Amino acid sequence: MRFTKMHGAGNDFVVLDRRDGSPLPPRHELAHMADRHTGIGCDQLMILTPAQRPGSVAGYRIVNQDGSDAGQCGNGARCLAAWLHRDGALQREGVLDSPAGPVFARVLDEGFEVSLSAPRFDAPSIPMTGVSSDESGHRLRVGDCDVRFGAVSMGNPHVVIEVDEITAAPVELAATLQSHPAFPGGCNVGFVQRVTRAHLRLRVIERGVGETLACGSGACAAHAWLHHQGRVDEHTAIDLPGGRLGATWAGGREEPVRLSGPATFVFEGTWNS
Ligand SMILES: N[C@H](CCC[C@H](N)C(=O)O)C(=O)O
Repeated sequence: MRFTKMHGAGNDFVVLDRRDGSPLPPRHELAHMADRHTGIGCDQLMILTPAQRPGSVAGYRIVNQDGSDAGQCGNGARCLAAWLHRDGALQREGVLDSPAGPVFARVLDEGFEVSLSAPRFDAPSIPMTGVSSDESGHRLRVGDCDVRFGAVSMGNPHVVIEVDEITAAPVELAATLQSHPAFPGGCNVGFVQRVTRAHLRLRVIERGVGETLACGSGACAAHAWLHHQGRVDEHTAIDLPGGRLGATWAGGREEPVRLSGPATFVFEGTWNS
C-alpha cells in the first residue's frame, strides 16, 4: 500500500489515496500504521476518498493515532491540498469534501490555505453538557481547580483555555477534561496566550493523540473564541511548538475560518500489511 508522509508545522500525517473508492484498511491496521514505534508514525491518517459533491476535487476521512475518527483536521486538509496540487488534481483552488462539510482549499504563494466551517459556540454543537456558562465563557470544577474556558466546534470539539504565559500552561488538566462527562464526544484542549491582538501562542492536547506540535482546527478555535470575545483582530499569527499558522475570521455567523501555513512532503513509502 503506497503512502505519503507529510507534516504541517510539525503536525504529521500519513496520506493514503483511496479516491478509487477501494475499502479502507481495518481500523487496527490504521492505528498500527500511526504507531511511532512499530509503524510509520503520525498524529493522523488522512485518507483521500471519492468526491461527494459535483465539482469537488476529492473527499477525505481523518483517523487519529489511536484509531478513532475525527470530524475535522485543518493541517491535514492543508497537506491534502498540497498533495492534490502536486498530483495535478487541484490547480490554484478547489473544494474538498470533509466529514464536516465542504472545505475550500487554496494554493498560496507560500503555503496552503483551507476555509473550515463557521465556528459554532453553542453547547449542543460541541457537544457539551452540564457546565455553567455566562457571556464570558464556561466553567467546570476539575479536582481543586475552577477551570474557565471557551468551547468551539470547528467540525470537531475544542476547549480553549486562556493562560498568561504559555510555558506555564497547566497541560495536565487536559486529560481530565478530555474524559469528563461534560464532553460526551471527548475534546481537543488548547491553551492560548494572547500576546497582542494579532499574535497568539498556543499548545494543543489533541483527542486521540496527545500533545501535537501544531493543530490547525485548534488554531482556528482559539482565534474564533478570542475574536468572539472581542479580544483579537480579524487575523492572528499563531505560534505553536512546531511552527506558525495564520487564522482569519471576522466574526460573521456563517463565515468560515481560514487557516494558512506550510505543508511539507517528508517521504513516500510502501506499507506491507
Ligand atoms: N491535527 C488536526 C486536528 C485533529 C483532530 C482530532 N485530534 C480530533 O478532533 O479528534 C488539525 O490540524 O486540525
